[in-house]
Amino acid sequence: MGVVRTPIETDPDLVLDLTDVSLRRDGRTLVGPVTWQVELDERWVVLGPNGAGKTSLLRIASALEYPSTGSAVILGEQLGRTEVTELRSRVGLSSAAVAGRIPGDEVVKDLVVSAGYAVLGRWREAYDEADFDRAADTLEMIGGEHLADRTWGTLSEGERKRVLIARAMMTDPELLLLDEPGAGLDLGGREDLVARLADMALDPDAPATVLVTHHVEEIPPGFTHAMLLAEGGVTATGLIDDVITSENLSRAFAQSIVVDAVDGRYFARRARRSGRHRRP
Ligand SMILES: Nc1ncnc2c1ncn2[C@@H]1O[C@H](COP(=O)(O)OP(=O)(O)OP(=O)(O)O)[C@@H](O)[C@H]1O
Repeated sequence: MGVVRTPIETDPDLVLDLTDVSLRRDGRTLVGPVTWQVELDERWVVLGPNGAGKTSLLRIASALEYPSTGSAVILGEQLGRTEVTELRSRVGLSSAAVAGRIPGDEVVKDLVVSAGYAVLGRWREAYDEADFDRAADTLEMIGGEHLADRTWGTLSEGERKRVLIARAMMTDPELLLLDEPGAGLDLGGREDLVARLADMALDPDAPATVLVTHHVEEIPPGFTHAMLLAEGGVTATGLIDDVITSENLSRAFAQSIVVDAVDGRYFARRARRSGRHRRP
């Protein structure tokens, strides 16, 4: 006898609806409890120190992990009561874990096109021309059109980051999750990425986006909301200007941080201790 599933009532504007979710391993809480709602037109940044639980939270949001406690509704589907393979194909994810599984000899355009079938390193017999057109478009959107015929193993860190984002966008996802897309980029690469993500943030057709980063300098203008995590818990969440403040960052990073906001960007540094350089 089949399982009778009662459809859950969800707000159609909510792409993520997490209530008291946590992820536990070996008796340890990696993240949570977190209550978090992301709407269709929102662009979120999740920021926090190493080990704060950012990636763990994204693993739940991308339906790669079931929460140990609480309820996770992703794109209207409740984790634990839905077919996750289909759900995962509706979420675009770019992360170091995805990058680590890509064979060095994989050709970029094949890598991007195969995202439509949620496989890595596996070649379907025939992709449509439309699939390759879409792959070319997503590469172009992120400034990687010239990389289409290169192999993964020959790409620089910045080029890889672009290809991963194009791959995540290939399926026209309803939710885009970018886990540290700026890690390892030089200043020019970071600024280029920030500019492209800013364009995407302002595009009303772009999916709801969550960007995980360690650095406020990587927050693209146009991002609307932010969540700060520390030691697995949420220390601040809400509209970006209310969250990315000296006070909140000082609390999350457990040291005195000063944040400046300039032209829609944020810049952070440690506060100078008064009197530190005075002669005795
Ligand atoms: N599979 C696992 N088993 C046990 N502990 C884990 C596992 N995955 C992550 N952790 C631990 O959970 C905590 C949160 O890890 P997570 O990767 O989510 O943090 P993060 O904020 O993304 O960190 P970083 O900024 O360093 O990438 C860390 O202390 C980490 O060591």
